[in-house]
Amino acid sequence: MIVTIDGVAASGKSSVSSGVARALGVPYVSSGLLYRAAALLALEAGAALEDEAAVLVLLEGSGLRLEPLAEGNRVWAGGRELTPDLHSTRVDKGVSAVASLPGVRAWVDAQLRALPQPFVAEGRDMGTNVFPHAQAKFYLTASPRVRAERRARERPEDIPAIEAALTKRDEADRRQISPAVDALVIDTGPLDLQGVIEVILSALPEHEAGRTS
Ligand SMILES: Nc1ncnc2c1ncn2[C@@H]1O[C@H](COP(=O)(O)OP(=O)(O)OP(=O)(O)O)[C@@H](O)[C@H]1O
Ligand SMILES: Nc1ccn([C@H]2C[C@H](O)[C@@H](COP(=O)(O)O)O2)c(=O)n1
Repeated sequence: MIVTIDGVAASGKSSVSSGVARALGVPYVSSGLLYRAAALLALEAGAALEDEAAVLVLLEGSGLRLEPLAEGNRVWAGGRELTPDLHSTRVDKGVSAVASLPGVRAWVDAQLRALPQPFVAEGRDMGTNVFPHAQAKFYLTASPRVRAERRARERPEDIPAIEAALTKRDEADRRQISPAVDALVIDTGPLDLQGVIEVILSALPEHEAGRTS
């Protein structure tokens, strides 16, 4: 069983996926963390973010691994945990460039498809490209202002600066961002986190919602 939850930046994908995954008793898989890890490795190595060959060498040589858990995903490069460094402003700024490289996308997709099912997968193209045969698909949206207000609770920048950065990243990610035709689109603006989780759980096919493994 695979449930996909795609959406724009900071729309609540990981928080909602974690809640849905815990309710179903399965892990969730954050594809964005692998793109973030690729960007971090490139930044740390001083590689150009557009240099596909250099980024792929770093990915192949780093022992990069996603640990998908229902409570939160962790990313490892060999024995070093990258997770705490993946949501910095510099990674936010660089990640779209790395994620636009076809070879990097193919590398990430292969990692995701090799993971043991069942799980909830979140990102941009989980329902369209990576898991087109998923049993249930969702797509989260909210206005840039709402997303910036939420993000401002966890970042030092002010709301207008966060909103501008989110809008820029939406624009850069647009090629990857579009709802699957069979996804339920949810505007999370008027809903709290638990409200979004409940909309998704109530929309799952009866036999999926009742599954715990
Ligand atoms: N419906 C909601 N109501 C209120 N706050 C929310 C809601 N959904 C998410 N949040 C909060 O918004 C922030 C961003 O959520 P989250 O990190 O889950 O988004 P994301 O889509 O995974 O982000 P990113 O694209 O940057 O990885 C978090 O602080 C989260 O708690
Ligand atoms: N399936 C995916 C997941 C993520 N990306 C890119 C686009 C984002 O800017 C970046 C970070 O993702 P986030 O943590 O915001 O979910 O990675 C993508 O292209 N495809």
